[in-house]
Amino acid sequence: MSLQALTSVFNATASATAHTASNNSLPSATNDFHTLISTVLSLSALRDWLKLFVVGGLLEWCRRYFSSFRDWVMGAFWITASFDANDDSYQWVLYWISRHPVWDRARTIEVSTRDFGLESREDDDNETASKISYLPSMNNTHSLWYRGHYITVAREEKNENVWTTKEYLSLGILARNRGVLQELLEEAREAYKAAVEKVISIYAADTSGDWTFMTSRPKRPLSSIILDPGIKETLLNDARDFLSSRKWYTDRGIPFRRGYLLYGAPGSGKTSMIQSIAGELGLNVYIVTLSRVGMDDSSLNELISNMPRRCIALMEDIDAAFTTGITRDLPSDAQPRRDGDDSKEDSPGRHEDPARSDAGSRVTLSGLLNALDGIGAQEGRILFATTNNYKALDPALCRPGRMDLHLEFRLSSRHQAESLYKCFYLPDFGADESDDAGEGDEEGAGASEKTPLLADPKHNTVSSQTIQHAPIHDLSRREVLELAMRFAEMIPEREFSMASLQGYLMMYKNRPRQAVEDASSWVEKERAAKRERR
Ligand SMILES: Nc1ncnc2c1ncn2[C@@H]1O[C@H](COP(=O)(O)OP(=O)(O)OP(=O)(O)O)[C@@H](O)[C@H]1O
Repeated sequence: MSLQALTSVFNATASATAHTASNNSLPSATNDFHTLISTVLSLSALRDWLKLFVVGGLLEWCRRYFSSFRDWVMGAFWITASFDANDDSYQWVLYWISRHPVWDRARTIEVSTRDFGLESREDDDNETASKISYLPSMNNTHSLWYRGHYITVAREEKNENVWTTKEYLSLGILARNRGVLQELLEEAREAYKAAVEKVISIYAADTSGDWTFMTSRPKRPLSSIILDPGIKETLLNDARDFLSSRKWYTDRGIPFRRGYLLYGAPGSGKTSMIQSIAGELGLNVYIVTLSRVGMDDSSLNELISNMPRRCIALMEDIDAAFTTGITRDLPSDAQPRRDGDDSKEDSPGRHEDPARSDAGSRVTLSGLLNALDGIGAQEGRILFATTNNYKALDPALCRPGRMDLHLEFRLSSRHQAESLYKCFYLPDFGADESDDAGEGDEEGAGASEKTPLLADPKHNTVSSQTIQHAPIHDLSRREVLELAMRFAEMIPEREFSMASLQGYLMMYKNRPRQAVEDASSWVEKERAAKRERR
């Protein structure tokens, strides 16, 4: 049908051309042209094409209009926030998300035993059950509602370079006002803060040289650290005073930084003290491992300047890296490790960096000095350095401004041995111990007459600082105190570390009387072992 029509159009065109050529008559040509147009328009296929063209054009226009409308809506009503795994806010938000009820119903989730290091598990009977938390699974987009706003959550890993990948979290929020993001972040931070109240967070440098959350430890009560009278108080008061004196430092143009050098015998409580101070001051600990593989002056500098404003920077066994006689520009690994360092005793307070190795560090002493008080050094940080070999340290490292306060930790005194014994066998030891702090070295006989603080609700705040454990023996308080005195008499003054005394008492956890009876033979055995080692 249309073929026929087309043929007739061609015939008409041909005859019109022929006619024009032969007669050259204008009115007739116009007529033929009209005929041609009307014939073409009468073709149904062409009409369909025209319709298609118009409708298609309209659809494309709509598509483009809606796409720019969508972009406008996204710009005006959709907020996208992304969080870097190395940033604190990542921890807050992930913790907050893991607590969201949406995971009770979600079908694709990541089940994790990671607890963000938040819950102190001291009292957990069923530890395995409490460890499980639910997180948004990787490379999936999840959705949830928050205060009437629709939120999408996506976690993904991106390649940083050939070797390392980094985790990111992004939130998309359907909201006109950005205040909702602010509210969410505040809520997440508060939830996280409440959860970390019982713990301190430990950070270390990752392989790419960024600070990364490593683990957390329950706060250690200060009363559990038994030292010569005055040391704890001096340190805590000084650190507290420093943290509250920002303006004083600024007004006088003094860099707002403070350094503490804790030195002395291995196993005398240096690391434990730092852990405890961090808990008391509510600061996180950033471990600087000078001997970490790949560490050099510039990465150390960068690491130190990337610390947060208020934190504790911890450099353990600083003598192992820098000793007297080292030229200021020699790499630290040119020096052999000192003998005493092999005898380190394991401590729950010690946090070894997995990347630690003596082979790969290129940090020089001048690099360390610059990093500690150079332009980039972070304001408000407290540096704790520990060493077993005080005399070996370069004076430049120890000078005020870098290490402002030097505190010696000695081998155990009799007083410490007695307190440690009480710490093991008295259920309310901390209360006793805090009284000691006020009374100096004296252990008043009246102490044995005190009512245990745990029984008195008025003393709850104090007892929360004490070491609480159920009695594991049937001795009365007075008997324990007498045994503690006898135990102290058998321990020679300044001959054994607190760590070794702790190790000894651990063997008699449930046998306080036996611990006293066997103490002198243990002392003899230890002395013999020491002689042999020498
Ligand atoms: N003064 C102390 N009071 C209570 N416990 C102590 C004390 N000193 C050591 N300990 C115990 O001994 C162990 C080791 O202590 P810590 O690691 O703090 O010693 P350190 O001085 O840092 O040792 P190192 O010099 O080897 O690093 C810990 O388990 C700790 O509980």
